[in-house]
Order: sequence, then C-alpha cells, then structure tokens
Amino acid sequence: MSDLRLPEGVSDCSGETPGNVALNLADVVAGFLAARLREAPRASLVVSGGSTPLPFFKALSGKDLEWSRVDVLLADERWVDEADDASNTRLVREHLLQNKAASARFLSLKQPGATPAEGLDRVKAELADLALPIDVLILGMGNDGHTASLFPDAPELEGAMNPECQEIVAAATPASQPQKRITLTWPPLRDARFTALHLKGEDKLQTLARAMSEPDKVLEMPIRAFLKPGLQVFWSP
Ligand SMILES: O=C(O)[C@H](O)[C@@H](O)[C@H](O)[C@H](O)COP(=O)(O)O
Repeated sequence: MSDLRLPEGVSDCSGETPGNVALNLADVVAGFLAARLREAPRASLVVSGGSTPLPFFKALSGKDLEWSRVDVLLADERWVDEADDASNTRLVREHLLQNKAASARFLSLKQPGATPAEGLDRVKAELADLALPIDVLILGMGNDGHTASLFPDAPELEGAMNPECQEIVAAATPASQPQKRITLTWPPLRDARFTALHLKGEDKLQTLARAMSEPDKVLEMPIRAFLKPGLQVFWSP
C-alpha cells in the first residue's frame, strides 16, 4: 500500500492486482465463515455493492461452505428494482449467489414501497431473525468518504451514525446520489466480528489518507468511524 501508514491495529492486506486481492479476500472470508459455522447454527455475511467487489464475489461463490447456513445481505441498497442496472441486489444475485453460494439465504434490503422510508418496516421484518453481531462485513468506500450508504450529505446521517441508534436500517437521501438509499446503521456495522475494507485504485488510497488525517470528524467522512483496530484493508492499484 505504498507508504501509507495505517492506524494502529488496522491490517494492510493489499495486493499487486485486483484479482490477487479478490482471491485473498475470498480465502479469508471463507475461512472465517467456516470457523463460525463450526460454532453456531448460522453465519452472516454483509457485503457492499459498487464495482470493486465483483471479482471477490465470483471467487467467494465457488468456496465449499455450508452456504445453506449462511445469511447474505447488503450493507446498503439503492431503492431501485432489481431490473435496474443500479441494483446492488441484482449484482449480488448475478455474481455472488451463484455456484456453491447459490444455496445461501439472501435477505433483501429492497422491499415494496415507493421510498425507503415507506419500505422500512418491511425491511426490518426481513431482517428480524438475522443473528447479531454480523459475522463478516465487507465495506467499500467512495471518494467522499462514504461507506455503505452512510453519505456525508445524507440528512439522515447523524441519526444513522448515532452510537445509541436502536434501528438496524435507515433511509438515506443524499443529494449527491441519483437514487434514494437504504443502509445498515453504524451500530450493527460497528459490531461486526470481522470487517474488511475492500478498495481499488490510487484515488481510494488518497481518500483513505485524507480520512486518516482527521479521524474524529466522522460525519465529514463516515469511513473514519471504521478505521479502528481489527479492520483489515484489502487494497490493490
Ligand atoms: O451501493 C454502493 O454504492 C456501495 O455500497 C458503496 O458504499 C460502495 O461500496 C462505494 O460507493 C464504492 O463503490 P465502488 O466499488 O464502485 O468504487
């Protein structure tokens, strides 16, 4: 990761290429899920959308796990139908829930409702028997410092980032984004047993450096709230 010094306790799991990083991340995640399944009846995997995860999804989909005992869900979703190219649900169904991973249980953040706010109760019902804490969380990051759909310009951000927030999901309506969003809130994301930050490109490295420069201003760059001991950063050029 060039010469970027990560915060104390944050691991650098960078690689030479997006493909190598994806394969390594898939190995690490499969190992963690398998270990959890030896201790618990089910395991949970929360993934992010966007473009970075695709080779990781493909590599993970082929891993030999008891996928029928794995709950897969998104950390956030654009409030669009699956037919829409912007749908993260479609991305997960087409690239992760294939091959061996096809038997995983997918919990969808996109439920009927004209807006995320209207659909919130149905989403909460969908997540009602999701065992917390989350076992494995894969986060991405935008160059504005957002992660999941915790956007700096979302009016709902302060509530979703509140350590006392009792809701597992929240609507997000950042003016910077073309679609309304729904997102897991900070507390369930914060408490994940294993968190990986999956990044690609020099621009993301510069954004990470900017995030690290003022770690306490989390509402300006929500990714800052995750740069804590235990985080593993999987970056490639
Ligand atoms: O729905 C989304 O957009 C994602 O959940 C979001 O948080 C994503 O992880 C970042 O925007 C990075 O996206 P890229 O991988 O495309 O850079």
